[in-house]
Amino acid sequence: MYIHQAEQIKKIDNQASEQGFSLFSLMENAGRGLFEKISPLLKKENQTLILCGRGNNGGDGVVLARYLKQAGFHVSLVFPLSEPKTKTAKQHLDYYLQQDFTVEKWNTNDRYDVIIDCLLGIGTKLPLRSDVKNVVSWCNQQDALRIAVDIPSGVQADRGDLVVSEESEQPNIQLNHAFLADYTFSLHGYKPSIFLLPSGKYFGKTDVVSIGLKQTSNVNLLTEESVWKTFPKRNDAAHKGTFGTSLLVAGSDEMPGSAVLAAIGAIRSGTGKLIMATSHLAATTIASRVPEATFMLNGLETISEGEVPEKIIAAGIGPGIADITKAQKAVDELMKLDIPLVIDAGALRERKDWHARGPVIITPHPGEFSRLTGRSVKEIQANRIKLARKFSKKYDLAVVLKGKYSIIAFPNGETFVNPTGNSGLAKGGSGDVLTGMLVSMLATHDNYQDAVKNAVYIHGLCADIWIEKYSETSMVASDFAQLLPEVLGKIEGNR
Ligand SMILES: NC(=O)C1=CN([C@@H]2O[C@H](COP(=O)(O)OP(=O)(O)OC[C@H]3O[C@@H](n4cnc5c(N)ncnc54)[C@H](OP(=O)(O)O)[C@@H]3O)[C@@H](O)[C@H]2O)[C@H](O)CC1
Ligand SMILES: [K+]
Repeated sequence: MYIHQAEQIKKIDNQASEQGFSLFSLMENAGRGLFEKISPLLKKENQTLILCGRGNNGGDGVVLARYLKQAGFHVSLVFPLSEPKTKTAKQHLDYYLQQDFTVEKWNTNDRYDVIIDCLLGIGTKLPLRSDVKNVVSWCNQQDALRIAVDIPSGVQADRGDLVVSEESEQPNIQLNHAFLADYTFSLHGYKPSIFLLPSGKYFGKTDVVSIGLKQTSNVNLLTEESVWKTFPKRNDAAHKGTFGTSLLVAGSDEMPGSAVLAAIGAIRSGTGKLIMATSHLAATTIASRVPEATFMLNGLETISEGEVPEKIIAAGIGPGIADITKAQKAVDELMKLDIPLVIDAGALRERKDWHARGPVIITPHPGEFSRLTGRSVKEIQANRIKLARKFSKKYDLAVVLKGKYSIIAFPNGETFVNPTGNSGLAKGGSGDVLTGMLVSMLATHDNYQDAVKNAVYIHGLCADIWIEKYSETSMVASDFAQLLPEVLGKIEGNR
């Protein structure tokens, strides 16, 4: 599933127009596609209000109104901000009027069952003017089903922040900030703000309306199908060497549990062998929970001094590590190897030089990414896709920016948004499991990008499977020991 930035959409539209596919036809396709998605949500006796702005988002509303009226729905088409100003929207309004359909006057005392927001789309530039604010605020106070076209009015296409003023300090839903949709139907593809905060809270259920344009974007939503297709097959002749040895530098006397969780993530995700470089105390704890692991005792010290186990094909460092200085030295040593390296938690610090022989994957949560980039968490949350891409490109490494809709940005510009996961993952230890899974999948996949995508998707899917039976509140990171076999069974079974 493609995700498009506003600028990309404009380019695609221009290109289509140069190739003979007029904006008039695109708007016709948009209105027709919207009719097909929206009409099943309406009852014939419903009173539906379509509120149109002056741009092409408003034009989409005019076409939709025509189709709904032709199909016998009770629709009031209203221009609360005055009539359209773009050429294409005007053309469609002319055609609509020629079919003997009418435009209604804006009357805030009228009551509607359904309100369709075609006020502003990707042409929005904040701050919102007060005339739009008033209309949006009225909509949000009506007892009606609210449907937004392309994006809810008040939300920008590419950024997550809604109000450019001190008011925006309040991240919760504000009735006059943006149209609070029950459904949003995006044209051509999703826009980044669906996956950003606080904008994402205003979209409701989402779907895409295809308008006949060629799909190209290097920002995509991960799908389960792509995981089935790329998850490695295990042949019957496999032995423990076939799937490679993974190294996890994790755990300390202070934090043995993180290493246990990382080890569980790794051992349940396919690696042939697992070496845990850890402290004596942590090793005892790990051995009782993951007897399959072998150990490099005093692991962090030994690796930081340049002694690294042989024949490892993927490594990860960070969970449960307390000594930041030694962690950096160990990272320096691991970067000399020509293998993929995951850097997480205690090992994830600002560095001047991120250059490594093999691919580097960093897994910050927003707080850690704030430390790495010097930007506030709020700014990061509002621009997760853009900032992850920027960091990835600048330092030539893969960024897994964790949180709702984790972002995976690769240095070649390919970027993925992960749709799986829920608040069950917002617990200490779930990141440690992910690091273990990543290392293990890097050891078993031929393509490192597939390994990263699959680990992130499957990690979230475990939490989604958990809430089919249990509560998000009750999930803990140790549950992955049971969830991974179930979820991987599902993935392998679907191939
Ligand atoms: N390929 C596609 O996906 C297609 C999508 N279509 C639809 O077109 C819109 C984009 O249309 P555009 O005309 O570029 O822009 P908008 O309709 O979103 O908005 C322009 C109007 O919005 C006013 N505006 C902008 N910011 C504010 C604000 N902060 N407060 C109030 N008003 C604002 C602006 O007014 P000005 O007076 O400032 O100019 C414009 O009137 C896209 O989203 C889809 O819905 C096409 O139909 C087909 C191709
Ligand atoms: K809209």
